[in-house]
Amino acid sequence: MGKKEGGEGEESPTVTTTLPLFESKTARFIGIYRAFASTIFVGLCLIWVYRLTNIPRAGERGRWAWIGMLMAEFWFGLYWIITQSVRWSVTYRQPLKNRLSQRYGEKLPGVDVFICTADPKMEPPTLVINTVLSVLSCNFPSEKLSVYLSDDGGSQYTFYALLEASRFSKYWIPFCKKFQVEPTAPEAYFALHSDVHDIKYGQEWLDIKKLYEEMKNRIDSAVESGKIPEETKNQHRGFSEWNLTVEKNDHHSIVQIITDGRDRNAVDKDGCRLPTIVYMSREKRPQQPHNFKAGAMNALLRVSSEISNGPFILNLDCDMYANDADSILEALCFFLDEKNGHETAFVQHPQNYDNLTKSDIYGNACFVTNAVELAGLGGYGAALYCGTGCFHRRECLFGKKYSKGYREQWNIERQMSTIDKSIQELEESAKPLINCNYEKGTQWGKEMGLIYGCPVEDIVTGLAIQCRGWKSVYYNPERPSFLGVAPNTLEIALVQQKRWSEGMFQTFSSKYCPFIYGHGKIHFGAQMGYCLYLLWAPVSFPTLYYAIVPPLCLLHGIPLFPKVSSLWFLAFAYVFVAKNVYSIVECVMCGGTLKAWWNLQRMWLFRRITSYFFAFFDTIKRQLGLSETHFALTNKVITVDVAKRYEQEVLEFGSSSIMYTVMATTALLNLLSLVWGTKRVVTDLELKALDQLISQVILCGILVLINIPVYEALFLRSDKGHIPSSVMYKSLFLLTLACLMPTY
Ligand SMILES: O=c1ccn([C@@H]2O[C@H](COP(=O)(O)OP(=O)(O)O[C@H]3O[C@H](CO)[C@@H](O)[C@H](O)[C@H]3O)[C@@H](O)[C@H]2O)c(=O)[nH]1
Ligand SMILES: [Mn+2]
Repeated sequence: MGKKEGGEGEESPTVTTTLPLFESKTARFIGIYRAFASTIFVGLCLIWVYRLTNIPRAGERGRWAWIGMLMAEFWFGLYWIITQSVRWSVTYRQPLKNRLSQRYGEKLPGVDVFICTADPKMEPPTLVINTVLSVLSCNFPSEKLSVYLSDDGGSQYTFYALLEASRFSKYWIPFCKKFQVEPTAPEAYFALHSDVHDIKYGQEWLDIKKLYEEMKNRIDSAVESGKIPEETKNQHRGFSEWNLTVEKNDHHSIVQIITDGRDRNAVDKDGCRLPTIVYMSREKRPQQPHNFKAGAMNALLRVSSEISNGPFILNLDCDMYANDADSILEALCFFLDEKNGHETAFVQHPQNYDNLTKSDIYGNACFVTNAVELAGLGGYGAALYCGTGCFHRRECLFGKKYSKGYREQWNIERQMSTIDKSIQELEESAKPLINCNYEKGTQWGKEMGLIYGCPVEDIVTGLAIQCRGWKSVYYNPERPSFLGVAPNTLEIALVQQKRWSEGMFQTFSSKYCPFIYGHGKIHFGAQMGYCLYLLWAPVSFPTLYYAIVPPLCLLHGIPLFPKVSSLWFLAFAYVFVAKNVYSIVECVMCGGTLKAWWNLQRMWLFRRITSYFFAFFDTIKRQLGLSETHFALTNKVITVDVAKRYEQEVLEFGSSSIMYTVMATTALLNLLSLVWGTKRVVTDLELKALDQLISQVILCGILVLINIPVYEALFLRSDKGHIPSSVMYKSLFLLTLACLMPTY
């Protein structure tokens, strides 16, 4: 169960008070990297010069295609420059948790954990309670820990599951602590340690496994049958909330304190105190916007202030369990460090997943993003807030500005006003805080709490906090602290990417644009770093252009690149080869494989020509007031059939999404051009075509290679995940149109 070493030696307690609680290291080789990047930059400039000086004259064929290439390459180049800043400041942080325990011992501050769920079908209650149980059993004093579940589904099955989980926690927490179990999420733990013979504490293991399976069965059958056992219903008054009609989008506020941490009688099977567990579902009315996760988080902020008011907050999505029992202690090191801790607003962990396939078919692993890019932003003290796996200082979420000399007196005791209230009184005083009209006329969603109106509420909110003077820390431990569920079909993956890129481009084109909003407030490198993500949507254009126009021109015999025999060709070749070789090396050094890199390139192509492209237009539409912000929830359950193909790394299409039409059309166009272009090059006796067109043939060839799974899904596969024939006909039609189009 590999406990990590704290990494520090023995120290006497008198010395420790001045020693830092975390270390920072900058990455090696930054100097070499800069030199290398400069050569690419020179190559880029040469490409631009070539494009500008060789534009075909008016009336010549291919003039407009050429100008398009110029713009595409200009865009690519600019975007490449933007991706540089993060690579110049990569910084790794290492908390020293043993020092923390020595120094703070019993005096640790309270931590409130916020878990959000939104739909009992897409996010099954057993998944949700696994996340709850994983944090309940972290290495942290129970009386200081409170877990809040916000249920935007307003589902009594989720409530029931939480109730069951609270009962099971009386056994699970002592089991985890006694045997130092990791991960502390039961499902993941039993999946990882599935053979009783490997376990030293066999009997205890069998007993707890049985308890878990029984609980899971009770929950699953309640969900399936739509009936919660009468007996349970009568035991807990909380179920009466569902006596009135509760629809997902139409119900009153519900707050139920399931376990009250103040209660000295609330103990586990060994007599140890239990953490507080609260279920809440904010009021929803059909006509009232509820602001998705941001709204849920703000409701959680207010309810928790009323109940436990922990000075630090951990925010998790319902599918992301704690994989390291020490994660809370580690995060606190960054906040409680005497020298720098007071300026830290939040500590973000990368999003890691436990359902990735070997070669990461949908490009979810984000090796380079996690190890380089986010660490680079962290180096500027501007780590992104990525929604889940993030620890916050409560005050910062409430909109507090940083001021020099600020030192927080975190209230070690609960708020005095709430300490004597009974459970019922607390619940009643919390409920009005999450009514629909509570936020009317207040700063919530603007200056307070998470910011509304953007599908990536996390990124904007993080930026706003940094612009109020705070710093943020990015922490990427070797053993992931949290593990979530990654999209496991192509459609789910592309829909998620669409929401993200849309939200991010919306941020870029709003008053929160980092270059304007962050000007003078955050490092220029950090502003650029933000734009690496915020500009995803517009990068779709040069990519689509590159995937469509060179093959079309090849079909018509129009050259778009310098002749191989010309010196200019070297600039193109160098930039292309150097960039890709570097990208491979970077990916492999960050833990990926060659195949994973290749799969990621395919996903980048798919994302850019579909998700980002559509996101761009939807952002414009929204800007013009023609549509409203929406949030397409990521589905976390798939059928057995689909799961099997995911395991085998077969791309799952299986619907007639318009995105597939775009993908299939470009794939077919490149195939056609490749065949045509090759024929031309081979049959040309003077080798003129070879000299002039080979670059385009190679480009088509690469695109065809990357698209092989698309051709398979179009023509060869018969399983349910193939591309439906309707998509094929549409694509063939579009392809014919494209080929008939005159070229200029
Ligand atoms: O109306 C809503 C919609 C969503 N959620 C919750 O928000 C979380 C994220 O939703 P999910 O569908 O899993 O989206 P992802 O794309 O996986 O989430 C990432 O991206 C989101 C922004 O787009 C962030 O909010 C998330 O924290 C981040 O993990 C989940 O726990 C949901 O239950 C709500 O509570 N209420
Ligand atoms: Mn998610």
